[in-house]
Amino acid sequence: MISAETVLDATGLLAEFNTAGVLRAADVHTARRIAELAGETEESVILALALTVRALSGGSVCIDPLTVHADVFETDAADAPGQSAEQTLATEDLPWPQPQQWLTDLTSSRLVTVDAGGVGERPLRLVGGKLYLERYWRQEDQVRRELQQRWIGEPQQVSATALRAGLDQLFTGQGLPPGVPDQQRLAAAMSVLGRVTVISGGPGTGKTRTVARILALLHTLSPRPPRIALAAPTGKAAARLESSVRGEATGLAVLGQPWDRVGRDVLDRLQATTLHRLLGAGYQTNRMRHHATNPLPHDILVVDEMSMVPLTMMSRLLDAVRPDARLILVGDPDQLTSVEAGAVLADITRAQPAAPVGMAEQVAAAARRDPAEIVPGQVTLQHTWRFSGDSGIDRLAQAVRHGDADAALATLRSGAEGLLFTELDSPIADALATPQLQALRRRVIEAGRVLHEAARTPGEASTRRALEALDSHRVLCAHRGGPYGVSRWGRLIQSWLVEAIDGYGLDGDGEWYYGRPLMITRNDAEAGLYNGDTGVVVATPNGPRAAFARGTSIALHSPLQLDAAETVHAMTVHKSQGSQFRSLTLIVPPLDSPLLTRELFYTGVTRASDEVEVIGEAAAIVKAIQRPANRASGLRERL
Ligand SMILES: Nc1ncnc2c1ncn2[C@@H]1O[C@H](COP(=O)(O)OP(=O)(O)OP(=O)(O)O)[C@@H](O)[C@H]1O
Repeated sequence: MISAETVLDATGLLAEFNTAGVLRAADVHTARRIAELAGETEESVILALALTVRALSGGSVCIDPLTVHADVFETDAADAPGQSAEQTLATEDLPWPQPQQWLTDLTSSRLVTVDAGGVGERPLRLVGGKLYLERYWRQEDQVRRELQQRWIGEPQQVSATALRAGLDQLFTGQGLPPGVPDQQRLAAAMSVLGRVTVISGGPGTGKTRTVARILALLHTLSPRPPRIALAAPTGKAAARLESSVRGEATGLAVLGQPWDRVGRDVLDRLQATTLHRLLGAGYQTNRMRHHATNPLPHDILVVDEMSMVPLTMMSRLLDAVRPDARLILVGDPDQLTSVEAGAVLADITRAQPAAPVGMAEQVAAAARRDPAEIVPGQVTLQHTWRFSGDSGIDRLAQAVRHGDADAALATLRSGAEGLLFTELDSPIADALATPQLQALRRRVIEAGRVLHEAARTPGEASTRRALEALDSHRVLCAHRGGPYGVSRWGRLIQSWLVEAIDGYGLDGDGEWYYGRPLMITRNDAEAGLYNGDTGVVVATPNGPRAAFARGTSIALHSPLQLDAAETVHAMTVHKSQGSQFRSLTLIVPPLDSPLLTRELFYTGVTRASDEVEVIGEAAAIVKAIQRPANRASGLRERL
């Protein structure tokens, strides 16, 4: 098929893979140019180079020539109405080079540096059977080295008695079922004594509360007030981190002094920022202000939503953090990974770090555990605190995380608390007009009504109500375009709202109508608006303003300031990462969608605190759960 991505003068293997849609025009051009400069003519090597470039856009930092033919390749997102977007390509009939010969060709190519050592002047690097672009190899290697050096660093100097006393007050383990170990206390002991600690856990396992208490503890243990940085990969996630950490100050108040004071003076004043901002990213440049020779001044750095951090950002972060600082990395490794290449959190949570002599014993003593149970630098929080004992969402999330599709379907069909399964027996395109969407329609209109009413009433209290209503329900899709995509569902919801709510779409000023939910689509650091931020148009005495929640306060922006905003009745699961809604509806993509992965389904259903409706075919759900996203990287094995 000929498309805008077809390179008409491509020949040989490149042409075949390009015509099949596996290689995009940019992949072909880049590979040809590099090969030409180096005088490389071996077709299989040039193909490998093009595929390595291509793999990056699928999130992989390298390719494995032995298995790359089995990888999932997809077409670009098509946004045309009625057209199925982002489809899987059939690759089995392509003329893949014979794998062993391919590796031999690569080993002898002038484009390839073989094995880990050396400076690597060549554009490609072949290590342990994996082929990287040299730049990504260096980043991966740097991340590995930095983590390992920090993991084997001497334990931080603190008084063991003071540490134990602090842990006894802040981490009592009260409320845990009998026999369940207190992983939060373990995470705290490890974060105080270590240099890098990865705290992972599903939604509601107390990651934020643990972090807040660790910061309070470190504050009391340090001879001088530590400099603390809170960061997350997106502005939205940073805002949520800030307000959750501040919220934990209230819980400290009941513990009396010194915790009450630390809560008020320290936690309640912390501000979170994006990683880009923290590291000092310049406008439209790749250079960061902070790096190894100009490190960040902080003594403690907390990075939340680590699942969204790509390899390149991780390497920059580790470059900029002082070797003696404490780095606390927090996230849920079962969630979707970053849009850019790398699956850093998933990789490092599978590591078995080496630790200095005595570290496990010191951590174990502080946490009252057996040293044999300690994996230095790593803690997984397992007990879920947010959901009630029999929460359907929690049960569903556990089943999905364990890859147990039967249990997930049974839970969905059980009518468990907080779960609704609108099971379709045919693809969704045929079902759009059926009564099966009644539950969704009711929910959308209910939330829309509250939002509209609050938004059209001027005043701070009603603006707060509008912002609350904004997060009361959201539709999540995997795709942007096509019958399963955000555009189509957004239009459908808009039509329901206009039909059911008097004045909807009319009150206000043209497209700035009251109650219009907005999503920012481009970062504007100056205005403090970040890609993925959501807000709502509200009435003020000065006319319509876009309101955004900022921790406990509200930011109002004139429509004139918002040049990159769109209506957000529905959003992609990717964009929803780092957000939470009271209830949500997840539109499951079709069976043949390459986006159908366990991480996508898991991330989608875990964005809700109270209620989840899943609309889709059982077979597609089963397929998703059985297909963990497969991102190629060498970090996991090398850690
Ligand atoms: N040990 C505990 N005892 C009592 N309540 C707890 C405990 N740990 C967490 N909680 C409560 O459970 C709720 C969820 O905790 P928290 O927000 O820290 O979880 P989280 O893992 O950060 O969730 P998410 O990833 O969804 O943001 C909060 O209300 C918190 O105060």
